[in-house]
Amino acid sequence: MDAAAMKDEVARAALAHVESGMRLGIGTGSTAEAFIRALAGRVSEGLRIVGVPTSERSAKLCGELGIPLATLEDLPELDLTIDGADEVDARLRLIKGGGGALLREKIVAAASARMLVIADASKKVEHLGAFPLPIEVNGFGVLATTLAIEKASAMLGLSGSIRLRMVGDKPFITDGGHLIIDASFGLIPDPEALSAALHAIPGVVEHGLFLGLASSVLLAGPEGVERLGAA
Ligand SMILES: O=C[C@H](O)[C@H](O)[C@H](O)COP(=O)(O)O
Repeated sequence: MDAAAMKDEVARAALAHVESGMRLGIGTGSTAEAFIRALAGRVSEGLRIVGVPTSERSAKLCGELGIPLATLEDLPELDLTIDGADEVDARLRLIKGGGGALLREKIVAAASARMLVIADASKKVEHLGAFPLPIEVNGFGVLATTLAIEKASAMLGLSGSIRLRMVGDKPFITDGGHLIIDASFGLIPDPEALSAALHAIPGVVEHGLFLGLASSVLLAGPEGVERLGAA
């Protein structure tokens, strides 16, 4: 089974967790998009949900496919968020933000009673950090913020390349108008300590470590869909 087929399979499996009447956080990325397409099929058959998208990109796709949408202002408390991930460990800790949507994704996940992560099995890791950690930063003083990230991570014994995310010759800009720094620390022995250290830096808006947010994870592999965490 190729990666696209695994994404479709896990997206279909996620539908079993969606109930009529739910206020649903809708994630971002290729796996979340497979879920949006599967969800649209159910909505056209009569499933009643309202979605709160985590990015302009997902909002556009939902709109094109006829999924009813609201904002987090309209619905500040959600029943379930379904979203992808770049890495997941056995304790359901995640790295997210490969697509640059981490800030809205984290706000929406935190506003949800449950977060269901969907991914292919290649995203399961023993230790987080092989995927560069996305860190969303304010554009003001980005060089000072980068240096502060370097110092804070060095205090934790972490080093590696810390780069501003670019699209061609221009910085990548998030939906919130911020920049992304991708930090290739390598394995992160203490994600909680790194999270706290990053949050202490004024220019850091948010980072892609999702700790204590995921309630369960569905992973699609050659043998079918495996579930980590509670039902
Ligand atoms: O910013 C993007 C998100 O965190 C995505 O959910 C994450 O990058 C996984 O994306 P994909 O399903 O395309 O691998």
